[in-house]
Amino acid sequence: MASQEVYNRLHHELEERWPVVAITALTLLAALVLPGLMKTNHLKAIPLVGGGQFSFLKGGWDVYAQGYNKFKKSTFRIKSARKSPIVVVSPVFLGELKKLPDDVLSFAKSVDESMQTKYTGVEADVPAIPHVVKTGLTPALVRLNPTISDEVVESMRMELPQTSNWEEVCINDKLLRIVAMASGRIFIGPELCRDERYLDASINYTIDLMTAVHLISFTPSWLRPLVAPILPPVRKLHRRIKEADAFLRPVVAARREAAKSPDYQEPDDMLQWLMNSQAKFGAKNDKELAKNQLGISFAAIHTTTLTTLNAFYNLAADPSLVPMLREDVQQALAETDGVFTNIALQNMKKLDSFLKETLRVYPLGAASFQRMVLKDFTLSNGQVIPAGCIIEVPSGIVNVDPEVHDSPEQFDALRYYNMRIAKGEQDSATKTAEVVANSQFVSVGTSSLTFGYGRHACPGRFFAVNEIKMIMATALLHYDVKNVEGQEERIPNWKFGSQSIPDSKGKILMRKL
Ligand code: HEM
Repeated sequence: MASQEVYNRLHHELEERWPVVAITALTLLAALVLPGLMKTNHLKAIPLVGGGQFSFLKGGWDVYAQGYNKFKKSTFRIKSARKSPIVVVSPVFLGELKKLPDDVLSFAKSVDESMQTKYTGVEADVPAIPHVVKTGLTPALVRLNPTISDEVVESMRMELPQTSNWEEVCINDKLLRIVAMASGRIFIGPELCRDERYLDASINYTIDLMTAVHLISFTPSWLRPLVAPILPPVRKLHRRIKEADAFLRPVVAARREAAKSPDYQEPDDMLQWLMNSQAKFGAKNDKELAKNQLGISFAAIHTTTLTTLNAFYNLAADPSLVPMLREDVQQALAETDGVFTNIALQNMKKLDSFLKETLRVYPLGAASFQRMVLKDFTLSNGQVIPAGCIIEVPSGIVNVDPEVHDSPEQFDALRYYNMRIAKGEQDSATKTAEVVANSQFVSVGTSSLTFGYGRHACPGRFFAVNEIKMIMATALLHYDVKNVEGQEERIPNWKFGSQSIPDSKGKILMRKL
């Protein structure tokens, strides 16, 4: 009886108030469904270029080229292995994009997604790392350059041929160790930089991490939470962290013990700066130091090695460049009594140009400035970019755009050197002026995006550029290089997805002078 009464009452109320009920229901529906529909519409308004993720894997660079050639001043969508929709944005918008705060465009969230952080359990965005690179490493370079170059010279002596006969060298394997040792001298200190446990970790952690990321990317999303923790490469990553912790702890303990002495002098390296910043970044324990060291190796060792490898392949393919670059290095060092000071490195202008041209023609990736959109925003052309997608700039294709670079198909070792010399004569209103302003290896700009752009542009590039110059300068001073017999062309790079990787098994000939 009571329930009948309630029913009658409800019925009556609904009859009386149906307009209010209907409006409320419609408003709720609109609030739930409309944003999704609008997001889809905003995305649909952006033209899609290329096919699905598998065709992207084979021909990613062509997809970027196709999109850029059609929509150079606007936006287009592509499909890659990424989970989120990708909107490729013209570099003409970089000026406005770089002003957007991190809670609109997030570098960290983009890295988390591309590195499958959720499933590897390895944090990809660790604020202590860029902080220490910016506040510790870069300002210290002026005083640390001679220390880095000592380690470069010594590691090259240990790794490269020591006779005047031509010898075949798998230069990738050698460079990995040279870069790991020279970087390690500053990252982890003199105690460990030549220790095989550190060298193994700093070189192979990146390979293990990327293997885990690729495996997870090709596992269906619904299976990932179940499968990822038991995947052998994921388990290996956690073993690597434990191993690094084990070889690092005694060094950290010894430093803390030594610091009790009144005349103790703190080591001038990244390990020490990280130890000093533990409290600031709320480190729970010393294991964080091991994670940070592996994180820095991930950012630094392979990126630096691959760039240097590209430079060696260019030299070997065109040994006529060697005498000109050698003279550039000799002249710069003559003014500093042979010491790799900041001034000497800056004066190696032809070498600087050759290296920048190497990155222009052989960038490591087709895209740069990858950011996750956390809040909708509108570009100055009126295009709404909805939250939830990834934006990126087609940097690799900008590098070969004839409207940006003269004769972009040519490898011109002195392209940027000549620009720097002619700098005064440029008309500041032209596009070329922007390229000229960014004509140093280390500089970033809208036509020079290999180190990224904006507030998250690579903070390690000042260190990387110095180190690469030291390695190339030392090679030019002490070695002749050329292609092996029968290798007429430059050793080609492998392109897959958005990446371009120099052949890790390529061999060149080297002889000691
Ligand atoms: C030739 C070598 C290198 C290349 C090509 C390179 C390239 C890049 C790129 C493209 C980014 C992303 C920038 C953006 O999206 O705007 C980046 C970020 C970063 N790089 Fe490098 N990098 C190199 C060497 C290094 C080295 C040697 C270090 C450390 C000493 C380093 C530390 C970092 C860090 C910490 C970030 C993240 C920045 C942030 O979180 O704001 N990189 N790098």
